[in-house]
Amino acid sequence: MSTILEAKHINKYFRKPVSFHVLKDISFKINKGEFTSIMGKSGCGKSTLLYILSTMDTEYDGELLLNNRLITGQSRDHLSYIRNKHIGFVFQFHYLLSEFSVLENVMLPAKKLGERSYQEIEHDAFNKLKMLNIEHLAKKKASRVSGGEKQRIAIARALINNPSIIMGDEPTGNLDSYNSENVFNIFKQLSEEQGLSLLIVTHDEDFANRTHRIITMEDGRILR
Ligand SMILES: Nc1ncnc2c1ncn2[C@@H]1O[C@H](COP(=O)(O)OP(=O)(O)OP(=O)(O)O)[C@@H](O)[C@H]1O
Repeated sequence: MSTILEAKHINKYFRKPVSFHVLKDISFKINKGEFTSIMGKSGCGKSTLLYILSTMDTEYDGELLLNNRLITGQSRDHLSYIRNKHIGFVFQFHYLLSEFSVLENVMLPAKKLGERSYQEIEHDAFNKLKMLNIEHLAKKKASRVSGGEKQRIAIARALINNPSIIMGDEPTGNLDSYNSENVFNIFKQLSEEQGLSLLIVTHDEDFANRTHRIITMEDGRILR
C-alpha cells in the first residue's frame, strides 16, 4: 500500500514564555485511502501536530514526507505550492468569503494554483458541489447558506485541486449531529470510493471510532 504522508521523529519545542517540549518523537505513516482520526485531551498537542503536518509550521525537528518526497527544509514558496496542490483543509470554522458566491469560493484554491483555465476550474467546482449534493447553491452568496451547507462547501473547496490528503481540525466541532453525520459520510465515501487519505483531529469519540484508525495522543506523544 502506498504511503501518502510520513512523519519521522517529529519534536517541537515552544521556547516562550518557558521552554516546553510540546511534541515528543512523533512517527507514523498515513497510507493511500486511509481515514485516520487523531484524538487526545485538550492541550496534548493535536493542533500543533496538524500545523506541522500541513506544512504551515516549519519550526520543528524531524522529517516530513509527502508522497515519498521530503518536504522538511523546503522554501516557504515551495511549501505554499505543495500545500495548495496536495493538501486540502477543513477547519472547525469554514473560512468562506461571505461576499463571494458558493461556486467562486470553491474555485479560489484552483485559481491560486493557476494550472487550469477558468472554464475548467468552474466546471470542476460545479462537479465537486454536485458530488456533495449542493450544486443548487452554486450561485448563492456564501453568507446566505446554512452552517452544515457551509461545511460541505468548505469540503468542496478542499477537494478542488484533487489533493492527496484532506486534513481537518475538528471539522464537525460546530455542527449538530445530523450535519456531523453528513460530513462523516462524505469523508468515508472519499476514502473508500476515491482512495483519498484523511487525517482528522476530533473530540467526537463516535466519529473517531468509525474511522479506520485512531491515533491517540497524550502529553505530546502518540500512545497507540
Ligand atoms: N504558541 C505557543 N506558545 C507556547 N505554548 C503553546 C503555543 N501554542 C500552544 N501551546 C501549548 O501547547 C500545548 C498543545 O497545544 P495544542 O493547541 O496543540 O493542543 P490541542 O491538543 O490541539 O488542544 P485542543 O484540543 O484544546 O485544541 C498546550 O499546552 C498549549 O497551551
